[in-house]
Amino acid sequence: MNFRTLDDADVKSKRVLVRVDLNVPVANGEVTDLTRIERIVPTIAELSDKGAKVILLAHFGRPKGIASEENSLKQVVKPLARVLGRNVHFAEDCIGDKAKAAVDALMDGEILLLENTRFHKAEEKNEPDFVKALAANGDVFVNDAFSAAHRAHASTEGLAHVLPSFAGRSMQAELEALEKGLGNPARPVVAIVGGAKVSTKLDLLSNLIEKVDALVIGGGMANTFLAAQGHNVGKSLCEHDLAPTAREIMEKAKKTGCAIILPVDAVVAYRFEADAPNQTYGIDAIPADGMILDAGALSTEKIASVIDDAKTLIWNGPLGAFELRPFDTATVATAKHVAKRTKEGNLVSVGGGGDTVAALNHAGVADDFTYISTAGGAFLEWMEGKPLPGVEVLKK
Ligand SMILES: Nc1ncnc2c1ncn2[C@@H]1O[C@H](COP(=O)(O)OP(=O)(O)O)[C@@H](O)[C@H]1O
Ligand SMILES: O=C(OP(=O)(O)O)[C@H](O)COP(=O)(O)O
Repeated sequence: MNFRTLDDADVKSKRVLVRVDLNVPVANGEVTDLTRIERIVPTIAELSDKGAKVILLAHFGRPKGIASEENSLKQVVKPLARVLGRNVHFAEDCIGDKAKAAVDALMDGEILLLENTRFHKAEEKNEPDFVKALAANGDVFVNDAFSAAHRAHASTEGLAHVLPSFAGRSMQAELEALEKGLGNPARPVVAIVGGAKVSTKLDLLSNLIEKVDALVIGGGMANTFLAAQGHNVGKSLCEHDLAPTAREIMEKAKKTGCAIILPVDAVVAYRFEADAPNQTYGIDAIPADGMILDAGALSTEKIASVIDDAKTLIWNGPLGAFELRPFDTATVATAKHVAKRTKEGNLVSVGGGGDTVAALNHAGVADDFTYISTAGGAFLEWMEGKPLPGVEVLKK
């Protein structure tokens, strides 16, 4: 790999700012999937064992510059310490006096987590003064957040311009595994893209359809496409203003020969709650006051048959609101089908994304996939061949 790794870094007694992705799924104050935490253990342990002062930088949610309990990284300290098996200090800001005092108090080998970088608007704008304020607490920068590497933010990109910078072990492992599994994929290649981050992921589909033979669109993403086709999606999660982009993608797919597979039926409820009364409707008959919370059985069968024809499958974004039973049905059934085909040796399967990995673990089949990435959006952008700002800046 042509980027700098921890093998190249001198970290003893240095203040090492480590960008990690702690944007983990949380329900009722509990982290529901530890994968992202588990994946950063090797980097943190290695740095700590080498005598570095380990200072973790991360974002949580999309607070857009507004601090809140709900988006505080404080709730991640305990699970992080538990998984690491080491003590983790916490500072209530990532810059300024609070951060400095906590960093100054660190002994060699100790670990400190700084509060959510996105509590400052300047983080996402990658503002030079904010980069400087973060860099004031570090001698070395390590980026171990592949899943945030598609963002050119202060803590993912800016810092690498002002401090000696290196890829962490998780970043390194992700890039190596993706290259090995998907660098030259066996065709047909099928992508499943679902989930809720419609506006940030819709644009990348335009390039993705040039790389894959079929694109299954599910979850909240599908609703935007269905609306663009003129279907009524009731009160479902849907970005109606993105309908023109969705239509352009469908037009382009016809030209590039990429099949687009959309739901033909959907499970509709009236409350966003587990066990909410629900009914399956054809896609032409969604009630105006209903919410699509899962793909229906016919759609699930259709997706299974597309998977049966695939040699390679990539998946980001659940097919429904899988956190709420029974709206996990299509996601779980599809995950089990992918796992079965993979175990039979018929499929190379790569799933990624904070919630997607949680969903695959919920289905009990994550270990049966060829590879599980911590990344969703970053993984899809890597797949579309786009340079990732957080990776580019680490190159030799
Ligand atoms: N039809 C739907 N309506 C509302 N939310 C949905 C729907 N389908 C999927 N979701 C939600 O999408 C979220 C995951 O989306 P996203 O963040 O894009 O995935 P990832 O974190 O894997 O990249 C889940 O919390 C799930 O509840
Ligand atoms: O959870 C993440 O991405 P993912 O939902 O694509 O897996 C990353 O932490 C990036 O978060 P962002 O999409 O708010 O920049």
